[in-house]
Amino acid sequence: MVIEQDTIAAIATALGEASIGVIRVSGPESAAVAERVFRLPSGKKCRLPAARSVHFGHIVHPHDGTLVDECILVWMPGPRSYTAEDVVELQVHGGVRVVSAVLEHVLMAGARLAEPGEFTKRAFLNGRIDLSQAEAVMDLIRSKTELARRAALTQVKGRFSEEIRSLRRELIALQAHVEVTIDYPEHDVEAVACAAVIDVGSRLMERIAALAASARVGDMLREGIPTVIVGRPNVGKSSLLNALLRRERAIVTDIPGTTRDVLEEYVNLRGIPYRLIDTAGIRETSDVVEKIGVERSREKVQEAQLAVVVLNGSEPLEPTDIELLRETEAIGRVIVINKMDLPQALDRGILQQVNRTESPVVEVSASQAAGLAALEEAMEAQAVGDRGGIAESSYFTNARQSALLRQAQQDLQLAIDAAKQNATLDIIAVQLQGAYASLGLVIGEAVGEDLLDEIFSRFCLGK
Ligand SMILES: Nc1nc2c(c(=O)[nH]1)N(C=O)[C@@H](CNc1ccc(C(=O)N[C@@H](CCC(=O)O)C(=O)O)cc1)CN2
Ligand SMILES: Nc1nc2c(ncn2[C@@H]2O[C@H](COP(=O)(O)OP(=O)(O)OP(=O)(O)O)[C@@H](O)[C@H]2O)c(=O)[nH]1
Ligand SMILES: [Mg+2]
Repeated sequence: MVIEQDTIAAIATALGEASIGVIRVSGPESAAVAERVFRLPSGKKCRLPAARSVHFGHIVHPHDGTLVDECILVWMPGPRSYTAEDVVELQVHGGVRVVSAVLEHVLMAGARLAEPGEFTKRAFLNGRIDLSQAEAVMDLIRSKTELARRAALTQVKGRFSEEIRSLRRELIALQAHVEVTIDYPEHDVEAVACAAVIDVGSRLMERIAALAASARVGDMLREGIPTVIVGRPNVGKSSLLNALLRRERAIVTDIPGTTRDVLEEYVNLRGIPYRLIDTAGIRETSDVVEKIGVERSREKVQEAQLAVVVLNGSEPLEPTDIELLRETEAIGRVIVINKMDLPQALDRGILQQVNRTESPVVEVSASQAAGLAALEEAMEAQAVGDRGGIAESSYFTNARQSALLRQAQQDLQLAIDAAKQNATLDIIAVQLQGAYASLGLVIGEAVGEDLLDEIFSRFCLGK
């Protein structure tokens, strides 16, 4: 791979009215570019030292010296910089015009406009971070919730990469064992190698499977934890959706069977992303349209990670309620007793008996937006607990990474199966090599230029 040698520049901060804006320059000519556009308050040129430093001064036109703005210059010579190249940051007054003008002068002084993600791409190409860390930088910037931010940061810091590297080390050792044995004609030596593939391979399979499972977590962090709101008609599911969204999204009427189709909305509650799914009330019905809606509700329960089972506190429990409580036992759930503002008829003792999972029970009034804080707290406990699926230790994998993890799983499984059938060792070695290579691609080992361009083009300008 060719390491780029030109010097790039871009606006690193968001374009808009702001107190400060940052223009970042990276590459071998960074110091020269800076010296052409930067003057000390005395008007003298600034010779950048060998070590990192900060200087106050002015941005000037590189040819005629006209004043452009005041500036604080940060000098970070490589390899101790974000890109591992020589980096200069110009901190100037914020605002679209100032920042754009400074960038124009930097380009006049010899830098080239950076492509999206090019700084981070250089950090990767120069070996400061690996590909999964680079991808996580973008997830960090894009994170919309506290939970997503923390997960992305873990990935930036390289925890996921460490696990991949550790798996690769074990795979290569296993492969070496197999390959050494290929040259031995003795049958018992071959059998030992096969036993090792089965034994070590199975343990590695479990670890890869655990990583692959966290791919679901990545989706949940980006799109929200699929959370289905279910219950009989008219218990107040749509009212509860609206209350949690803090806006009138769903139609609410006193006619049972109002919601016919599934309605989904993203919401950030207490730093946790949810994809709230309002469903048609579940009941026996002869209405064709409603029947389809009820079927969809049940499907959504199957797909959900979390269920909010809504009961009407002003009515006794009905068989359908109990049925729903049974159907949602396998997933994280919160039981909501709605309409607490009305005289209560729901027997709490019976509810306790049918709540076999001892799921949290919260009393609310959706129409009066009462009790929501307790509901959100209970939802959080379920969402970030073991049952809900987003543990603190989860990784923030993306689709590219999880496809590669699946590929590695398949290759390793083939190797194990071959070993169980005492297949020839070269075949097993090839499959182990395949798994090793797939894991390598996750962290960017031997990835092609095209794929890199594809990945980094999705980044922000100036990142
Ligand atoms: N002004 C500014 N703030 C910023 C960044 C930046 O580039 N500029 N960052 C960019 O996104 C983030 C910080 N990330 C960074 C990561 C590594 C290095 C760096 O220079 N690493 C060297 C030296 C480490 C050391 O001094 O110990 C290295 O790892 O070798 C710099 C920034 C957030 N804040
Ligand atoms: N008193 C009272 N009424 C409520 C409360 N929540 C909802 N309602 C009323 O109950 C009726 C049904 O509310 P919806 O939110 O449409 O109920 P739903 O569960 O979505 O009903 P379907 O879509 O038909 O399954 C409406 O008249 C709401 O105003 C509440 O907390 N207290
Ligand atoms: Mg409804």
